Parts: sequence; C-alpha cells; structure tokens
Amino acid sequence: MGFRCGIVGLPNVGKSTLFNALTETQAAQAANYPFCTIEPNVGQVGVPDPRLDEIARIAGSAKIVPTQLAFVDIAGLVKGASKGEGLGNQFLGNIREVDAIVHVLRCFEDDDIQHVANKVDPLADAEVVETELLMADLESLEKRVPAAAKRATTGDKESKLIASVLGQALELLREGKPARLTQPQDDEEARVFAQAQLLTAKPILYVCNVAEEDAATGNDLSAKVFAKAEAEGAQAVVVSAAIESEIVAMAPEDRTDFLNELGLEESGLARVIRAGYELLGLKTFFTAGPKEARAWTFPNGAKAPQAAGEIHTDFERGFIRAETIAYDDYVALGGEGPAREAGKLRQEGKEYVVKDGDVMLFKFNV
Ligand SMILES: Nc1ncnc2c1ncn2[C@@H]1O[C@H](COP(=O)(O)OP(=O)(O)OP(=O)(O)O)[C@@H](O)[C@H]1O
Ligand SMILES: [Mg+2]
Repeated sequence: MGFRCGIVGLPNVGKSTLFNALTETQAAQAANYPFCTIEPNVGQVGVPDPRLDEIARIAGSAKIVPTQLAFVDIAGLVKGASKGEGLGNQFLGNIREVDAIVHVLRCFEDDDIQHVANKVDPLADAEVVETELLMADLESLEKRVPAAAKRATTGDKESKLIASVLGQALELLREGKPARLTQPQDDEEARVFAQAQLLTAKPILYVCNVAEEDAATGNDLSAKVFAKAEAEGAQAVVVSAAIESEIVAMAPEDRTDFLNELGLEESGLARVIRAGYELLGLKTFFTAGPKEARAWTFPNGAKAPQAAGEIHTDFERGFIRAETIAYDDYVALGGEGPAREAGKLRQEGKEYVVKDGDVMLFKFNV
C-alpha cells in the first residue's frame, strides 16, 4: 500500500489547481515519472530525487523509475463540517484515509477570486479547518473513551489500553490541542493510537499559495504561516499554484528558463512532493542496472528483508542477504564494479537497518 497525502483547505484556495499541477507534471513527463490515476481525485506522483538520476547515469540505465507518493484532492471544507455541514462527513472521511495532510492556505490577493470569508487571512482560515478536525476527534473520543473504560472494568486488557491512550488524547483535545501531542509509551500504545485514526494526529504540511510575483520570496502572509508552522513543529512551503499549473503546460525545455525568470531554482511542486515525503518519515533505497535505475520507498527503521519486500514478497520470504553500497561510495567510486573492488560493497544480513540512499541488490531463494 502506497502512502497518501490529502490536500485540504477552505473552498477556492487553490487545492485543485495544485493537485492538477502535481499530477499533470507527471503525465507530461510520462517517460520519467510513471503516472496513473486510481480515482479521478487521486494521483500517483513521482518523487523527484537527483540521486536517482546520478545513479542511472553511472549505471547507464535505459530507464529511470522514481518512487511514488499519492496525492488526494479533497473537497473544500466549510465551518460546521464536523456537524455534517457542506460535504462535511465525506470530507472528514476522506481525510481519515490519508497518512498526512497538505493544508493549502490562500496567501494571494485577487478580487476576482472569492474568499468564503471575504478576507484573505491564512491564519484565520487555518483555524477554521483545525477546529473542524478537532471537533470531529473530540466527538468521536467523547464516545469511545468512556465505552472503553467501562469494558476495561471487566478486565479486558485491550480496552484498558484504549481507555488510557485515547484518554490522554481526549484530555489534549479538550484543551484545544491536537491529538498529535499524545505520547504513546511503547509499541502497544503506539499501535492503539494509530488504529484510532484521529484526524488531528496526522502530520501537517502547510502550503502557502501565493501570487506569481511572490513565488520566489513569499510574502507577509506566508511569513505568518511559517511562524505558525515553526511553533507547531510542522512544515511549510511557498508555492504559486497558478504559476505551477502554467509551468506544467510548457514544453520541458522551456521550464528552466521560465523558473529562472521567476527567481526559482526548481518547481514548487518538487518541493511540495519532497516535503510530503519527509513528513511521512519515508526513506529511499535504490536498485540499479543497465535496464533500469529505480527508487523504492521504505519506512524509517526498516530492516533489509522488509525493504526487499517492497520489491516483491518473494524477496522478503526467501531473503538470504543484501549486497549494499552507500550512495556516496557508489557515486565517488563510479558504480557497482569499482565499489566492489574497493571493498565498499557490504554483505548485510537480516538484521541490517537500511539507510537512506543505499544502493541494494538482494539475494534470495524461494
Ligand atoms: N496562486 C494563485 N494566484 C491566483 N489565483 C489562483 C492561485 N491559485 C489558485 N488560483 C485560482 O483560484 C481559483 C480557485 O482554485 P481551485 O479551484 O484550485 O480551488 P479549490 O481549493 O480546489 O476549491 P474547491 O474547494 O471549491 O474545490 C481558481 O480560479 C484558480 O485559478
Ligand atoms: Mg477543488
């Protein structure tokens, strides 16, 4: 199962513009970035990674296959969503299914584009969305915690665990704080907490959607969002969704010049994708050969057999060992052959914790 980032925000702030740009880039670069639409509002997006291009160049790979992250375009939220207003329930249900939230905040002035509150104020907007998520969590826990506490009196261990962990989350929510601040004490508590699928437990990336002229520098409004993100330990990026949608419509060879004219080194989309990937704590390992160079996603802390399983379940089941070259060695020495000669190709077993950037070859037997 791939990881999903849900694009969330008030109506008309630029969510679909961002989503379309994210997915169209990939469609336009079909050779480089595999793209497929699962549902009309879900797009698989290739994760840009310069290391992969470098590996492919060294290995002389015919094809480059980046790893992917899914983005979901979720309907705009309105005040009262937690009480079923607007597309309330559908909206909250969609958010429940994603692993991380990309919260788009309008940071551009434009009289032609209506703001639901008739005022451009990203912090106030953010609060509307946060309040709805908080209310939804609060409502669900106000029922679940007492029910679990009651079952716990019969000696049911799982219920006791639920009552304790979610009770902690409920306390936070009652103080107006996100459930994300809950601190599970061990793996069991962490499991129960994750299973609760609380909306305010999901990691957040704020996307400040600015006007074209602010794309490189940001503006006063985006600066406020960055300050908010910093205070919360969240991430933020500045993007002009409108510009990004123009860039993806251009021929690839014209894009760099256009980005440079705007004072940008790379597309804002690449930054959004990478930030989403980091937000989820995802890491990348590579496989490389003459046919293809490919990036694979693994969760932080995964051991070699689990990483092998990302490629094929047989690789995990029949795992023998992994021949591993660190990315820096691979590049510095000029590929697999030279790395092997220099003794930089390591034989790693079942307990090896895979590192970001490892170039791997799995030996297996089924
Ligand atoms: N950075 C920007 N500068 C100027 N206009 C923008 C910018 N980003 C988006 N827009 C415009 O804002 C309008 C609303 O955009 P969009 O449809 O993407 O919003 P949305 O958040 O998906 O809305 P909804 O919640 O209704 O689905 C569009 O006309 C779009 O072109
Ligand atoms: Mg939309």
